[in-house]
Amino acid sequence: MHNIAAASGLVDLNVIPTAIQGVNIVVSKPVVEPRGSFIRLFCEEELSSLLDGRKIVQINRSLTCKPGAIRGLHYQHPPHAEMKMVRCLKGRVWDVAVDLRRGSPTFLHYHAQELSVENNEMMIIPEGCAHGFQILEADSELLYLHTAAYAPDAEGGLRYDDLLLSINWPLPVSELSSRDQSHSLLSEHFQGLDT
Ligand SMILES: Cc1cn([C@H]2C[C@H](O)[C@@H](COP(=O)(O)OP(=O)(O)O[C@H]3O[C@@H](C)C(=O)[C@@H](O)[C@H]3O)O2)c(=O)[nH]c1=O
Repeated sequence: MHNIAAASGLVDLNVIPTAIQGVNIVVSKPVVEPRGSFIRLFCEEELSSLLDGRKIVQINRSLTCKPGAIRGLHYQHPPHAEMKMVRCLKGRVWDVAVDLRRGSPTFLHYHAQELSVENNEMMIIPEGCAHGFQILEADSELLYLHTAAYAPDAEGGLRYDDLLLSINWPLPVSELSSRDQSHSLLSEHFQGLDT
């Protein structure tokens, strides 16, 4: 773990790299005080080396009701490719990032872990990686920070149960949108995305 906190920061953000280059976990540490607590969720200055000039242009929040429900796996094709930062605001989710980048040493590998209000961890998913999650508790909510606008025509999707990925989901799947049911399976000839 390396600390890239700005000297001026009241509370800092610690960045933990994963085995997939560009997929990073940012851990926020709340300040607990008599009135309650305070926590920094994002800081452009502290995360500047990861942002590398990107700007947050969209912030979204989703609520998913049924434990076991999966959303994803989604990404946007260039020129709408985006970095996403994902954090759980309520409940617990199993969050997954899949490396689809052509030539990446971890091509088709994935990183998965729990995000929760308690662990205060945020996953950074770079361009060329798909993202999806399964909720582990009823009524779980996610907050997304995006570096590109929503571009539904540029969206790509993967099946959560694609055998070429063999993602281990903690719960039986209880719900999946019709769109997520209709993604094509990856071809064994898939060479990856250009980023
Ligand atoms: C993602 C998105 C959806 N919408 C609308 C479209 C639709 O009416 C409704 C639900 O859209 P979706 O079915 O695409 O929502 P959802 O399946 O939750 O899509 C999300 O999945 C996770 C895994 C991600 O990583 C996100 O970036 C996003 O792709 O919200 C927006 O207006 N803006 C957005 O940015």
